[in-house]
Amino acid sequence: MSTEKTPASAQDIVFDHVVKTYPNAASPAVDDLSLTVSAGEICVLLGPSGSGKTTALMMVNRLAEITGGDIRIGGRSITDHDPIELRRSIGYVIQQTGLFPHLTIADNIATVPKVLGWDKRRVKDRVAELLDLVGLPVAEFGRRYPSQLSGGQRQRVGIARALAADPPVMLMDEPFGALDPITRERVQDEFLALHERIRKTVIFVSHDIDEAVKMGDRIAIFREGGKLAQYDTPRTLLKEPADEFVARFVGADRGLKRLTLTRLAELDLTPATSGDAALPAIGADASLRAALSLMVAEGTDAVRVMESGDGGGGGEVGAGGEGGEGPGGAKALGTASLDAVRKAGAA
Ligand SMILES: Nc1ncnc2c1ncn2[C@@H]1O[C@H](COP(=O)(O)OP(=O)(O)OP(=O)(O)O)[C@@H](O)[C@H]1O
Repeated sequence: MSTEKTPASAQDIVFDHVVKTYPNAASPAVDDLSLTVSAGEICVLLGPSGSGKTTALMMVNRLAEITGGDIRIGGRSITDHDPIELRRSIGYVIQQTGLFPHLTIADNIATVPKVLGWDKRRVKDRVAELLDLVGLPVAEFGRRYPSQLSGGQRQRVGIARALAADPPVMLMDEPFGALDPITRERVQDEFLALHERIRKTVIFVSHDIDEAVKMGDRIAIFREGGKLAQYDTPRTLLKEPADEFVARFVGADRGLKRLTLTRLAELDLTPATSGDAALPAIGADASLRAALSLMVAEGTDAVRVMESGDGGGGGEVGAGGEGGEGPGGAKALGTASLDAVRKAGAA
């Protein structure tokens, strides 16, 4: 996810021995948190309820004030900023989108640029650009009110609004938590595609390990008492959980979860032969987990891997087709056996 070059606008975020103790609390909500989120990466904060994820997030834009240590964005301490100005310079997306119900979609997105004193033309252009970016054309959606949108569309407006002033950093607190599972997957995919283009530094709170593995370049797992249990890439976290707590938190099926991180295209495939035509076919963009599911569903010990089309999600593409040609003229790249999938997953 972070192989492309980072745009100048993204900035890293450093938590440096950060502590937050709420007034009258017996113990800290966040206890000695140190981690660095590199510019342009998505960091997911994951952990049980009450472990301090939201508090850690809200300290970045000073909705919660730190009581110890420091947070630096692009090398500059957040305490050097006026809190209101800081908040305007950071995108913030929450589960209940927080859109103003009495304002149109266009006016909702325009709020911060207007406060920043942008001229009318610039605000209008930016609103159109952002709505386009999140797939809601301004001509159709700009003049609607939030109540006239679906939950998924409102969430996309929330993201567009957070991006309005082109902030280097975005904070997202369970942004997709209120969506049904199908809409949620779609909005996650859309956000990842958007992130590929805009490359902001993102901190994202979730309580869902699958979402964290899918969205995160790195995952910070919190334990009770606001302590950081592990901070690693999804791959390392699933392969080498630091302790029993992390292992339990990521789940007994972490081996399976790891299979979601590798695509068939990354395997050394066995060259296709005409005898493979009966094997179930799947796009090269699909994950090893999807390939395994297909083998189990079809009762085979291999799949035929097809060239994935443009932007194709790489899902199951069906069996059949002559020789190297699959349905719709897709080319067979080779086959992947159960053994190859298992070995790659264990690597
Ligand atoms: N404004 C507040 N005043 C006092 N205590 C608070 C406040 N906000 C949170 N806390 C306490 O701080 C601790 C961490 O809360 P926080 O909301 O950061 O956890 P979380 O990991 O985001 O939880 P969840 O997954 O349930 O949202 C909890 O014990 C909570 O009760």
